[in-house]
Amino acid sequence: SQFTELRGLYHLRETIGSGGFAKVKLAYHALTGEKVAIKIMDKRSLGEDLPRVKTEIEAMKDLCHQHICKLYQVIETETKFFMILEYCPEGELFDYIVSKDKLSEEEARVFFRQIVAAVAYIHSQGYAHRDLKPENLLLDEDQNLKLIDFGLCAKPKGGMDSQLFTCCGSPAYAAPELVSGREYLGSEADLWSMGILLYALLCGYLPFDDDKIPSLYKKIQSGKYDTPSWLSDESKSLIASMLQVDPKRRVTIRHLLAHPWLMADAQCPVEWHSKYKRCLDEDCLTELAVHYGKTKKDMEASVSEFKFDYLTATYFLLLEKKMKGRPVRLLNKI
Ligand SMILES: COc1cccc(Nc2ncc(-c3ccc(C(=O)NCC(=O)Nc4ccccc4)cc3)c(OCC3CCNCC3)n2)c1
Repeated sequence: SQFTELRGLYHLRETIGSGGFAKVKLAYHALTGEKVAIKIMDKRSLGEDLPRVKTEIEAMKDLCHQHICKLYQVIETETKFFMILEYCPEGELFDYIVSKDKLSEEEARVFFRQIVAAVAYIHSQGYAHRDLKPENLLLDEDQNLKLIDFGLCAKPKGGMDSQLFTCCGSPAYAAPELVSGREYLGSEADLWSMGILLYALLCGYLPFDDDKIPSLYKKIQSGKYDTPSWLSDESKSLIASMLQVDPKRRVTIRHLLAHPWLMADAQCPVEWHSKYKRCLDEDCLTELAVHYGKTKKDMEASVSEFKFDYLTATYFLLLEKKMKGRPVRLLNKI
């Protein structure tokens, strides 16, 4: 393959996406045979956005959650960054909604609870996403959502509550204070985008839409949108609490966690904490120790450094195999 840094470690396959200055390819992790997504960024074309990539990579190392695409390994060369990431086999939520026209309240509720959990988690870690939209929500093989930040809009720690100016993300999901160029808090802007998302899940189209940006901005700033008659009153009031033009009147993520609409179908409040344990998995450590001919103790010491090198990737992918009920086995060296 054209990248010597990946030879023997990953087998590259087709390109599954390309954004501004990132290209994403499907690949196989050689030792486990598991699929991964490799995001390749060219340092030259990143220009002044280079620091943001480093910030995003550091953010990803902190973010370990069942509804956030996992970072497995980072490879940095003179001219490139390679981010080895969790592959989501069912693609974008966007395509799923389009294929079903719109979702039932029950199905929308399952997805929206996962989105609330992911956003509550990143906010609790001091980050704001700022580009929440169906293209950045991917589906794994069990139809669970995984949040990604394809456009590199996640802000660094503390960036959430400092007054953020740089606006980014697609306008249709952007909050009024963001499109007005005013100071805004990332956490409040995320809540607005979640209102747009829930509306899109339930209705199959956007509350504010216009093919001319200036008139789209006017509609967003007006906060006036139609709700179809067949939407339940609970859904309408939940959406209205998020699509508040004044960010200080907007519902907070804490209130969402136990909102009646989210708790319907006799569900419990949204469980947003990470399900990943701090301690290392014994079966994975054993398989690694056997493969590398090291004692379990030495293996545990190496893995727990989490250097986001090939060993970190191999550990996480073995853990994935275990969580999916597949054998915790490494393929022999080819
Ligand atoms: C089967 O057909 C299909 C069809 C389509 C996709 C797939 N699968 C599939 N799996 C995995 C990916 C991926 C994962 C993570 C990142 C990333 O950038 N992480 C960084 C990150 O998440 N930061 C972050 C997250 C939260 C907070 C802060 C920072 C980038 C890409 C993918 O990409 C393809 C693109 C294509 C354009 N739209 C977006 C997805 N695609 C499969």
